[in-house]
Amino acid sequence: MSYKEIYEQWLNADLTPDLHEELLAMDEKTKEDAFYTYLEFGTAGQRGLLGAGTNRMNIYTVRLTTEGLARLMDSKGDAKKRGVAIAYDSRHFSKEFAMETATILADHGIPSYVYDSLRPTPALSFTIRELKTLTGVMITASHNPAPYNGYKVYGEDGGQMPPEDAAALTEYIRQIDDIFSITLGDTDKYIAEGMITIIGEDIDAKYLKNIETVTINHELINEYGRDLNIVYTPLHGTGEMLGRRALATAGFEKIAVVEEQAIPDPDFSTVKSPNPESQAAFAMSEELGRKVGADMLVATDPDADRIGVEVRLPDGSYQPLTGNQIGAVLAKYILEAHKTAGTLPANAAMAKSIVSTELVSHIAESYNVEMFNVLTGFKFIGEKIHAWETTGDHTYMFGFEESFGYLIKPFVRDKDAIQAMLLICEVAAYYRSLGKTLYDGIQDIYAEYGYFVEKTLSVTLEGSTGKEQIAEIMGKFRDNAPEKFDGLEILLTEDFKELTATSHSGKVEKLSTPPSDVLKYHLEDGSWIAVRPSGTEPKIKFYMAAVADTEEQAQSKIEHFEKEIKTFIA
Ligand SMILES: O=P([O-])(O)O[C@H]1O[C@H](COP(=O)(O)O)[C@@H](O)[C@H](O)[C@H]1O
Ligand SMILES: [Mg+2]
Repeated sequence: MSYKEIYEQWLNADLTPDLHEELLAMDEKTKEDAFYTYLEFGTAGQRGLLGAGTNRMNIYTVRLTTEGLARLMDSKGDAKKRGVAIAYDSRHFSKEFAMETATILADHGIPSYVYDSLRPTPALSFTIRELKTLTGVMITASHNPAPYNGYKVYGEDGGQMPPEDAAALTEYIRQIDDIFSITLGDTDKYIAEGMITIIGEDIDAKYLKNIETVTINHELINEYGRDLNIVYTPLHGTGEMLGRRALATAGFEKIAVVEEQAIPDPDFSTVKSPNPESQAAFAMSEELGRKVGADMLVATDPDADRIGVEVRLPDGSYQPLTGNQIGAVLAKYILEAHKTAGTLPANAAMAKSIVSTELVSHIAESYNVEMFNVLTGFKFIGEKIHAWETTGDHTYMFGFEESFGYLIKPFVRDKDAIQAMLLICEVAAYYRSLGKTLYDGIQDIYAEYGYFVEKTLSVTLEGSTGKEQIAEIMGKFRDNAPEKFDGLEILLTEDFKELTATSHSGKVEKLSTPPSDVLKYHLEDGSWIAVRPSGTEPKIKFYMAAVADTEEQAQSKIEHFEKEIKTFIA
C-alpha cells in the first residue's frame, strides 16, 4: 500500500481526537514521512517522533509492537509464568504507553511488573534480572529532543534484544494485518487481579544495595571524596532519586543538584536538548558550579543510562570530557585498583564499540586484559557479558561506548549512568588525593599511552528525504572513498555491511560481526575514520580518531579529517 492509502485508512479510523486533528493538518511532506514506513528496531529499539502515523510513536504503534511482542512471547513456553518488567521515563505519553503495553500483555495472559513512577533504563535492566522476567520494555527516547519517544525491548538476561530477536519480533509485528483491530482489556481490573503488578521501593532498595558494590576504595572516598564538590543534574529525567541516593550512600556529601532540572519535565524546558554529549546541556550546571565552586559537574540523560562530565580547570572554566576520555579514566582506574589489590583475574576482559577509542585497548593491553570490539549498541556488550558468563571464558571488567555509555558491574546489562557517576566521582577523589583533577588524570594517561584524540561529526538529515541522502553518502564512501585522509594512506577498509576487510594491497578477509551499515578506514599511523547512519536519530555520524605524539598534532589531524570529510560530502 502507498503512504497515501495508509494515511486514508488512518483518517477513516476511529482515532483519538488529537491524532485525528493532527492527520487533518498534515501537509504532503509530513504525510509521506509519517506513513512511508513503520518504526524499525534500530540501535536501541524503536524510536520516533510522537504523533499520528505508522512511522510515529503513538498508542496505535505501541499497541502494534506490544501485540507482536506478546505473540512472540506466546511462542515461548514459560511467558505466562515469567512475564515482563516495564519502566518509563519523564516524556510525553511515556506512562500511557507503559500502561498500554502492560494491558495488551495481560490480554494475552502475560503478567507484567510496572513501576509506580519514572525510573532509569538501568533500573529496568536490573529489574528483569531480579524478578527473572522473560522480557522487559522501557518507554523512553533516551537523550533525543522532547518531540520523540521510544520503545526499548530487553531479553531475560537484562540486555537489549540482539538483532536476531528483533528480527523475529518484527516478523510477528508484520503478521498483524490491522493495527486498529488490537483492542484492550480493562487495565484497572488487571491490576486488581494481579495480572499487572505495580512495583517500586522494594526493587529500588535492591538496586541500591547492588550499587554499593560499584565503588572500590571506601577509605579513599572517606578521605578525599567527602568534600569533593560535585554538581549533579538529571536533566529533567529519571536519574534524580536513585542518583542522589547512590551518591549519598557512597559517601559523597558535597552534592549540589540543579534543582530546576531535578523536576521531571517532558518538555525539558531548561535545555535545548537533554543530551549530556553537548556542552549546552551543562549551562545551568556550570552556573551552579561557579556559584558553589564545584570541582566537577555530572549530568545524566533522561533515562539515566548516559553520563556527561565537566571538570573545573585552574582558570575556573569547565572542561567537558569526551565519552572516550571518561571511558579511559574509568578503565585505567578499575584495572589499576584490581592490579594493586591482586584481584585482577587471569581471564579479565573488557568490551567497547568499534567506534570507540583505541586508547582503552592500549590500557587493557598494558594490564594483560583482552579487549573485545563490538558493533554500536550496548546490546552487543550485554551479549558478550552473557556469553562470558555462560562459558566462563572471561571475567567482565568494564564495557563502554564513546557515546557516553558505561557499565561497571554486570548486575545491570545495559549502560548505567548511576554506576558510572559513582565511579567517576571516586576516580576524581583519587586524583584529588594526588593533588590533581580528572583532567590532569587524562593528561597523565596520554603521556603514558600516547595522544588519542577523537571527535564525532554528526549531520542531521531528517525524514524520508534525509534517509535517502544518508544512503547516498554511505554509497559514495562505499563506491568512491577518498584515497587518503590528511595525506595518510588507508591500510585497511572494513565494511561491516558487506562484512569485508580489504587491505591496501587488495587482499579481502571476512568480518565475523552481524552485518551493519558501517565503514571504517584504518590509516597508516593508527588513526582511523568511521562513518555510519545513526540508529536512534536522523543523523549520519563520522567518527574521527587521531593518534600522535602530542595533543596539538592529534588535534590538527582531526581538523584536517573533518575538513576533508565535509568537502567530500558537500
Ligand atoms: O540513546 P541511548 O542512550 O539509548 O543509546 C543508544 O544509542 C547510542 C547511539 O546510537 P546511534 O549512534 O545508533 O544513534 C548507542 O551507542 C547506544 O548503545 C544505544 O543504547
Ligand atoms: Mg539514554
